Amino acid sequence: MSQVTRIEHPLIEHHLCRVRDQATRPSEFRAAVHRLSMLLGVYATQDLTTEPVGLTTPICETVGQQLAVRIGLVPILRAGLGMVEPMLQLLPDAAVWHLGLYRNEETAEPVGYYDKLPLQNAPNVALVLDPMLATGGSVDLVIRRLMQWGVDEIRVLSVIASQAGVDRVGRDFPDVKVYVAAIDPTLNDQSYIVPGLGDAGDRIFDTPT
Ligand SMILES: O=P(O)(O)OC[C@H]1O[C@H](OP(=O)(O)OP(=O)(O)O)[C@H](O)[C@@H]1O
Ligand SMILES: O=c1cc[nH]c(=O)[nH]1
Ligand SMILES: [Mg+2]
Repeated sequence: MSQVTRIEHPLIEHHLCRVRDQATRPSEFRAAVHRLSMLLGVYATQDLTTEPVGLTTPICETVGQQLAVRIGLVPILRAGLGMVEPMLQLLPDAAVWHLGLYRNEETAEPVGYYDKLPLQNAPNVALVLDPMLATGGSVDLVIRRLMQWGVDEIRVLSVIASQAGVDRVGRDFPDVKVYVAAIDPTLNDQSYIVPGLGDAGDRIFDTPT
């Protein structure tokens, strides 16, 4: 069964306007991606496992709940880097494991160029970060790599996904939870999301091509 959640929230709708608008400058674009990532992050972590921990406040002893899982953030280079800092604000003790992929411009197939995952040490929960989920090819490759590594649970956070992309991930990885701010209807001839926001990596890093 597909586990795709489109988060509905007025702040998400508001900040989506900023990232979609072609007039938005890179600094504003980065800030909007930051805010959207935090909003997605809150939802994508709402059922993480916690355990009781004893505490002493200035008044008395009490018991709180702390995270009981090792979390790894997995940004897909480059664009996923724009989501790391906001997620670290929510999860300051998370490890960050980078994976580098780019899409071949002719085929739209992902090409791997950076992978330094160790043989062991896989986190319990991996949060895959990439603002765009278009054909789903890049996320597909990353999910397979994380499964091979031995990650127990994989969640994907994207700002904008295409319908075809979320359908693909839901079909091929029914155990993977996907959290998105928007699901757009189509892809164009170059496999860009429509209406989308253009090339997220180029807009974050101000590298128009
Ligand atoms: O779902 P898919 O069809 O695989 O497309 C999505 C991928 O394409 C973009 O990366 P891009 O290749 O532009 O690399 P970049 O982050 O370096 O710009 C985006 O950030 C995703 O990683
Ligand atoms: O629409 C798209 C598709 C892939 N990558 C992007 O950055 N945008
Ligand atoms: Mg790009």
